[in-house]
Amino acid sequence: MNARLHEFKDGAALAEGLADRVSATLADAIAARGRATIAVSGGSTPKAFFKAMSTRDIDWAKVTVTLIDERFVPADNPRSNHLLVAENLLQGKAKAATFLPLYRDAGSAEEAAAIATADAATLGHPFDVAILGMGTDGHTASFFPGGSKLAEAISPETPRGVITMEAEGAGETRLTFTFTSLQDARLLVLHIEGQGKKDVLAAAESDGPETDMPIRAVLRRAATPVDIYWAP
Ligand SMILES: O=C1O[C@H](COP(=O)(O)O)[C@@H](O)[C@H](O)[C@H]1O
Repeated sequence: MNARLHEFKDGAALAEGLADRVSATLADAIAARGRATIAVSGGSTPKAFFKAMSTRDIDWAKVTVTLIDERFVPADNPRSNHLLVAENLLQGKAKAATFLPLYRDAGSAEEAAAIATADAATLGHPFDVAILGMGTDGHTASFFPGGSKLAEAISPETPRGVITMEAEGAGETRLTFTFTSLQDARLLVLHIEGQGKKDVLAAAESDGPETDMPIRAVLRRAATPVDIYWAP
């Protein structure tokens, strides 16, 4: 396993520390290539980090923000990750960023995934920054244990892009970037908070099938060492 642990005294300190690191990485990307890309997760964990990022003084007009994964729901649905990002990250200075959604008002989730894949390809690769979360079942992105397309999602042979996923623990049908899209991000972060998730991480770091705890695919096989940001 190729990971580094960054511990903070609380969630507020973590949000600022992670925002410092991500801002510096995006600024470096803009200096090197004239633009920057970042893929962020939804869920309850990243809100304080999003708010901290929105105040950072970088050239947001040159930044494209997208999602690691999304529910197949429109952006006005309270469970939409797009809504979470719009209300917390794409505010203040970060309002100038471009947002690339995964959800599309298409005939099916499969069609939405195909459109999002084509649009994401125009961003180039790898992502400059990818911020993963993790559920207490060991899922990351929408790589859920028992997921309908889990094998495809975590396979190193699957092309970069967005695929659909259905799983018991997922609620709505999901749209998710594949493992190959995320594993070589220039900065690859796993952002988790609370002792419960630290215990889940310890379990994921032990032996066992990736399909039981799909975060293992990232911890074991990502080309970029994973920076784990944790606070109690
Ligand atoms: O379902 C999801 O959950 C994980 C973790 O969410 P949290 O509420 O425990 O922070 C998240 O990373 C993922 O994007 C989301 O789709």
